[in-house]
Amino acid sequence: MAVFTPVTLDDIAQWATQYDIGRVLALKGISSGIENSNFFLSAERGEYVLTIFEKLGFDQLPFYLKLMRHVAERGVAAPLPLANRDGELLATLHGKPACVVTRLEGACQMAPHPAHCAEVGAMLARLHLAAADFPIRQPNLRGLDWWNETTPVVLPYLPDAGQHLLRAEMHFQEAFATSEAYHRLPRGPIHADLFRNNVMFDGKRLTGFFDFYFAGVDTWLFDVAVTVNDWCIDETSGALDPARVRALVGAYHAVRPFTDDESASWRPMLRAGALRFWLSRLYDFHLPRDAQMLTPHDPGHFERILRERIAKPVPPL
Ligand SMILES: Nc1ncnc2c1ncn2[C@@H]1O[C@H](COP(=O)(O)OP(=O)(O)O)[C@@H](O)[C@H]1O
Ligand SMILES: N[C@@H](CCOP(=O)(O)O)C(=O)O
Repeated sequence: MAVFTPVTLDDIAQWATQYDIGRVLALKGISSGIENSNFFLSAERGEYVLTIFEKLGFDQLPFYLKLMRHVAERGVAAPLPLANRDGELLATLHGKPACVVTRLEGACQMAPHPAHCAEVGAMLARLHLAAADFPIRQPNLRGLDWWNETTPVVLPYLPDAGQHLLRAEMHFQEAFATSEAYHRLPRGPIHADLFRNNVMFDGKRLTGFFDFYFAGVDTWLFDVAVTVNDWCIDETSGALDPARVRALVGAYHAVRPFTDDESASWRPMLRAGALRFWLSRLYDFHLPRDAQMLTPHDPGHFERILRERIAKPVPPL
């Protein structure tokens, strides 16, 4: 379903000579994924992933690809985008931007145990530290400004209880974002979408983070909150699983200790992480972009998570 731009081995044979990968031996479309056309590319010198970008353009992509390269070169497990013979990470294929990155081994772990969560927490802290000196500064494009733009667009689709929750949470988050503690939170480039389907494992070994296309500069704690809200929950209720939360944040803390301001901001930030994905899922559900090719994600999942984080205490950082 997710190969929007078909590519054949013949199309690619000549095109791929701009990379130092040897002759292309095989090309196979990847069916998962919802944004881009992805292919496994086997070549004489290794295994790669070819991505043709369907929405992001030549102006936006260098931030993401250079960030991936920056962190991969500093020991973070992430795909390494290849430079072509002109030193460019982006090329054109069938009129669209395209790149070749190294292929991560393994598969996504959709039923994680505390040991997987600990791997993710430690690597997330390493990502934050490695990205801290990345020179290009693009904000998180799905941050508070975007929430403010999107709220009035989705409100009419919600029943009264949902409208009330959304208005009240926006009010709460506006106040949180202007607090002194919030302004002291450490920040830098973050992944911002580190869900289970964006991390590869080979058994218990984390082999890489991928899909950096929501990355931007924001608080590090927001990244931790987004990650915990997906990795450390009971899928049905959205409730946090204390053992997995402790594993993830404990391993993060061992690499990059949390500050007092972060500890004080933890619960509001878990609410912020839930709100962000409730909003994007509401938007995609009620205002689908194309004659919808794919089943939209369930917004109710993040509404439940948000209600849980408001109602129940959370394990401390
Ligand atoms: N570097 C990589 N190494 C191995 N597999 C990858 C890599 N990048 C993407 N994939 C595979 O392609 C699938 C779709 O990638 P994803 O980035 O989620 O696509 P989309 O951006 O279209 O949502 C992933 O689920 C994964 O199986
Ligand atoms: N993780 C987001 C959707 C972003 O899509 P992705 O497949 O590119 O990570 C969600 O679950 O709402």
